[in-house]
Amino acid sequence: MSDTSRVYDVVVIGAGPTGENVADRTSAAGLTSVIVENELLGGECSFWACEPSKALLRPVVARTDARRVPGLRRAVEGPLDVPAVFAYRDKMCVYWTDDDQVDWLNSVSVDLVRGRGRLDGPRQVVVDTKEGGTVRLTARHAVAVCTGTVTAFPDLPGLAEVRPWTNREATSARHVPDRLAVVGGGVVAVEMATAWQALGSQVTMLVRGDALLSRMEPFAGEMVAEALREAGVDLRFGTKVTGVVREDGADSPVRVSLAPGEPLAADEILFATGRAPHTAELGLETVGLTPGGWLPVDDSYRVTEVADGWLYAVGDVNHRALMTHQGKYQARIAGAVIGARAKGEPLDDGRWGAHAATADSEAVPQVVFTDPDVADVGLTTMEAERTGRRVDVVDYDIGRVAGAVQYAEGYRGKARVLIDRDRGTVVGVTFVGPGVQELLYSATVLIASEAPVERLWHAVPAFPTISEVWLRILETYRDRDRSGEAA
Ligand SMILES: Cc1cc2nc3c(=O)[nH]c(=O)nc-3n(C[C@H](O)[C@H](O)[C@H](O)COP(=O)(O)OP(=O)(O)OC[C@H]3O[C@@H](n4cnc5c(N)ncnc54)[C@H](O)[C@@H]3O)c2cc1C
Ligand SMILES: NC(=O)c1ccc[n+]([C@@H]2O[C@H](COP(=O)([O-])OP(=O)(O)OC[C@H]3O[C@@H](n4cnc5c(N)ncnc54)[C@H](O)[C@@H]3O)[C@@H](O)[C@H]2O)c1
Repeated sequence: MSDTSRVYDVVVIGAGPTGENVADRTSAAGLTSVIVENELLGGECSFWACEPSKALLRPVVARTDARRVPGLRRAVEGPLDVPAVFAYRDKMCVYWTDDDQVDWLNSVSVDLVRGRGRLDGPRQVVVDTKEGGTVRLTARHAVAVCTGTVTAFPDLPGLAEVRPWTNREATSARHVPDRLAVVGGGVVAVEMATAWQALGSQVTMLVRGDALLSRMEPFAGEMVAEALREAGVDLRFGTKVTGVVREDGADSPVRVSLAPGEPLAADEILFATGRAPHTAELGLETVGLTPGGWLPVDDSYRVTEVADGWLYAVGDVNHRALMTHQGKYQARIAGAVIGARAKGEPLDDGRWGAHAATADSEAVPQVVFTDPDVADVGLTTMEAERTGRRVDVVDYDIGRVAGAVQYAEGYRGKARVLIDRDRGTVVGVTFVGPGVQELLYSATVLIASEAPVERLWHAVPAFPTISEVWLRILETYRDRDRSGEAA
């Protein structure tokens, strides 16, 4: 293919959930948009992260739930049908094809160039295409970098030779290793440990700190740890991996050296040790930035260190909130901002305005799809303390709610709500327990709407649902001086 040059209003690099939405929103704003994708439209989320991981977890959690329902327990006694679980996972990943996404892109009038994009000076993107040619794209208004992340590995000699699992293998594998070591104690680690232990692996979690899910309320990690142990996971805290090797050739087990601790033998080892920005070969040096770094942005998603305001970084790559729904939220705002700026329209960029990334700092919801679920949004008690926010902390044992008693025998769960003492609004919520994930949106709406807590007395939860926990929280808050339950 010969070199070609094209000019668009907006060039988007990376067609994960974020890039797709930036392209859609800028196109909806009447701008011409092109998107560059090196692998599959849909990105990490659709093929090696959210979708396959949740497809692997759904049968696991449904079975655990069913085992807590009298009359159903015996019906789900046996092991999972692993080939059927994998088949369901494959279907949820559309067999790693993106034809539907291409159709959608066409329907929203966005052009596609397949290949690896890189910046080549201000407003210029060069794509090394799959066919071996190059295409030069010039942006009249904006370039949006939406290239996401890759696994961040610790610095261990010989790591590549053991062929460690990343999120990609953990979500797309077609065999169940007898012994799986999982390094890390964050969201990927707990979700994948839950899935693979239930699929038949003996999972050992190697956690360098003393807690799981350490950015969340401590009781979340404690309850997930208890459940993982009950499921048979060997959970080791305060353990550092100091070496990995397949001593007897490529197909032999991995010997994992630990400090402290005896070496561990495993058939596969998953590194769930966080993410690194996918920016190493992006030509950042051609616009004065450091290759391989995160891209810090202002609240309209413009890269702060680049002059003239033409470069945007949206989604995981700006390191604000590494989740699909937040990437899409950011994309909606960035798309509207780029559209408004292109037309010379004023920005509505006050707090909670259409062009201001307010939720990034106030209301980021997250569900961890383990058993029990963890669902949180807004501040934790640690963050409130760190930022000096004066809050009342209201805790409630969800197992005492009538809906939870109906939901499962021996239901274990906990809710924590943080109420701003000065403004009387909810600023942080954490729920842990089976089936709490669908409660999270109510909490998110409360924080984003800044509704006064007193108004909640008129938002009546249906009986007998788990959402009655809101009523119990209100009662506990009202009676806090009498009962001493709220601090
Ligand atoms: C195991 C796992 C499970 C997860 N589960 C959830 C979940 O349940 N819910 C949730 O909200 N989040 C989840 N996440 C996080 C979620 O996957 C990310 O937040 C999301 O994928 C970020 O979207 P993005 O579009 O910013 O980046 P990505 O999805 O990473 O997409 C980036 C795209 O850019 C392309 N690209 C990169 N560089 C170039 C280049 N130079 N040229 C052309 N194309 C390029 C890539 O090929 C890719 O398609 C999970 C993550 C992992 C690892
Ligand atoms: N359900 C969801 O919303 C969901 C699911 C999976 C992932 N994600 C997102 O994807 C991102 C990546 O998840 P993650 O779990 O990889 O990252 P993370 O940052 O949540 O957790 C990383 C873990 O690895 C540990 N770690 C880091 N370096 C280490 C080292 N050198 N040795 C040993 N341990 C080390 C950390 O202490 C931490 O426990 C997160 O931001 C997460 O929110 C979201």
